[in-house]
Amino acid sequence: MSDIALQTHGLGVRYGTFDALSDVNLSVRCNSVHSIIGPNGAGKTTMFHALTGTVAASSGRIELEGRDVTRASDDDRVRLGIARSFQVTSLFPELSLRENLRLAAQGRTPWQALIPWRRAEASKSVLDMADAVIERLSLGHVATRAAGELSHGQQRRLEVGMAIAARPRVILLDEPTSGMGIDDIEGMKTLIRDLGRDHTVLFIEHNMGIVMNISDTITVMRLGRTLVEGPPAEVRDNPEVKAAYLGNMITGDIA
Ligand SMILES: Nc1ncnc2c1ncn2[C@@H]1O[C@H](COP(=O)(O)OP(=O)(O)OP(=O)(O)O)[C@@H](O)[C@H]1O
Repeated sequence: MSDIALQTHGLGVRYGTFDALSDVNLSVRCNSVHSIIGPNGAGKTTMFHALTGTVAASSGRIELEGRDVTRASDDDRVRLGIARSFQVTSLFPELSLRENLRLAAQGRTPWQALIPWRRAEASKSVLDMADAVIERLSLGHVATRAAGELSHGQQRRLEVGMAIAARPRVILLDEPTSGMGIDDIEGMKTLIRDLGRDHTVLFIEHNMGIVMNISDTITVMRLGRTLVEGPPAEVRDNPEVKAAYLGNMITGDIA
């Protein structure tokens, strides 16, 4: 069996007459941490939109574990296992952290998602899943606290947890450390790196320290195209990548 979780072949997205993505070939290995970087306007967000079905591909193909999902709806892609992290704004602020995770875990089966308020009858597997994610997030000490009362950093971790709880095949994280203080960044970095041991994570990130430190593979985009895809050391030393950043140093320690 192939070890590729998510792949695009010649993927293109057009906005009117503008090619936001052209001929993108992306290959995300199972159980790896894969980052997408590139200057502003490179097409990173458009790539996420295309992978999740928020925008339609104008050309090319998207495959999830070898299955063509190019024309699948965004809902179907979630069902098939492409999870994009929830935003803080989509957490249920009055419910506890644990209840939020329980709802996310239930969402996996449509009939369960239709009756999310069956608190007393929540199945053991759903509760077990919520507890396993809480442990993973190292948020056991605030598990019963309302999501709206958590710190910003804790809420951002919960967003990632909501994605994990649905047992996805691939987790997409859009700038998971944006707006975070230095302590929270460290925690998020550890969380993503550890997730890569048994999950497939694709994330967009501007913080080069994190990208270089925890990525197994980096895809560099520029002007809607893939410039380079490879391990951190190879990417950092690539002259085209340096040029794409117009002299801005690509720094960061490589693990
Ligand atoms: N809905 C849209 N209609 C027209 N052009 C768009 C639309 N959305 C994005 N674009 C353009 O597509 C290009 C790629 O944008 P995108 O947001 O994917 O880049 P990005 O790499 O995520 O940038 P950033 O790092 O600034 O978030 C940009 O030139 C942008 O102006």
